[in-house]
Amino acid sequence: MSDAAIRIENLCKTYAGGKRALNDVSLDIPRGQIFGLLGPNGAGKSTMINILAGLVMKTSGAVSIWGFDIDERPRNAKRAIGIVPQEILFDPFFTPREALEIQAGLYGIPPSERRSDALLAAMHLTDKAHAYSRTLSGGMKRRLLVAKAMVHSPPILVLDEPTAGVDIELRKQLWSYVKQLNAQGVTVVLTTHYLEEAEELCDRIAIINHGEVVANEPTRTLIARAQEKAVVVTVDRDIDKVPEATCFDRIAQLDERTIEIGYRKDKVNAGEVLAAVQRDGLGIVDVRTRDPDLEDVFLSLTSEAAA
Ligand SMILES: Nc1ncnc2c1ncn2[C@@H]1O[C@H](COP(=O)(O)OP(=O)(O)OP(=O)(O)O)[C@@H](O)[C@H]1O
Repeated sequence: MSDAAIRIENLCKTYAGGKRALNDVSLDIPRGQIFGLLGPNGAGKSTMINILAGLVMKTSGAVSIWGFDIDERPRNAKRAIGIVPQEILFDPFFTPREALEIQAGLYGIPPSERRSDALLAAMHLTDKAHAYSRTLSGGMKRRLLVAKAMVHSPPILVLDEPTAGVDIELRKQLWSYVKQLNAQGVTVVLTTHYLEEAEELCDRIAIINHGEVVANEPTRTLIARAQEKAVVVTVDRDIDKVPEATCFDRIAQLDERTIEIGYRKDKVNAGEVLAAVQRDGLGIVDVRTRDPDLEDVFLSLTSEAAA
């Protein structure tokens, strides 16, 4: 039996119409961690989650959840995972408590073993237990979705963009619940666009871009890469030899008189970088700085992979 919570091997998905959303993805999500799946819009995150949830058919490759292959043991695989979807979808006429009871029924959990009240309490929804779902606020609905995903006590909880459009207060509550579940041994997987969000929570992060995994490493290592800052410098003459200096992380010539220099903002400052350019005999005409973002991390990762 695989010791990964989720093992993905050579996973490919091409949608009808020809869009290749996942391209030979292999990824182990370790048990017991909070694992972040990051990437820009359209990277393939939801496709991956939907394959795990059994909502999208993969084109090829293998996936096992808690050691159960999704093709050979689909029921066991499904029982091992709880998924909080991106879209909020409910039957508006059920109360939160009824929604949880129905969900428990779908999993065949006998009434004596159901945990509806405990889940409502954990999600701060006890006083809404008997309200119609349609009367809940957006934040309450999202918490109810988390409770629904945990009804069958799965060892893995997956949250697809849990904080999209969610206010700060709710975000904090949600994170504290996620941390609590993780401390109790639940493996958590979350997708997000936001590096900072993943930084706060995740032990490990995989970055997916254009259907491929471009990084998969402990959060600390990845964040260090985002320490790169860039200056775009225009100089007073055509550059025949690109300057070199130990304080540059990378340098690229953009046109005859413009260069972009990446440097580690935790190690050097812009002044040192510019002084190094001037030492090479180039006069500085203009300077623009850029703050690092996820794209810079992608860039530095892909250029490293190519090196
Ligand atoms: N049902 C579908 N049919 C055809 N193409 C699809 C379908 N679902 C997704 N795609 C395409 O597959 C690619 C990956 O989409 P996916 O939703 O998995 O990305 P994502 O990383 O989850 O993005 P987002 O953060 O916006 O949800 C995109 O180009 C998308 O347009």
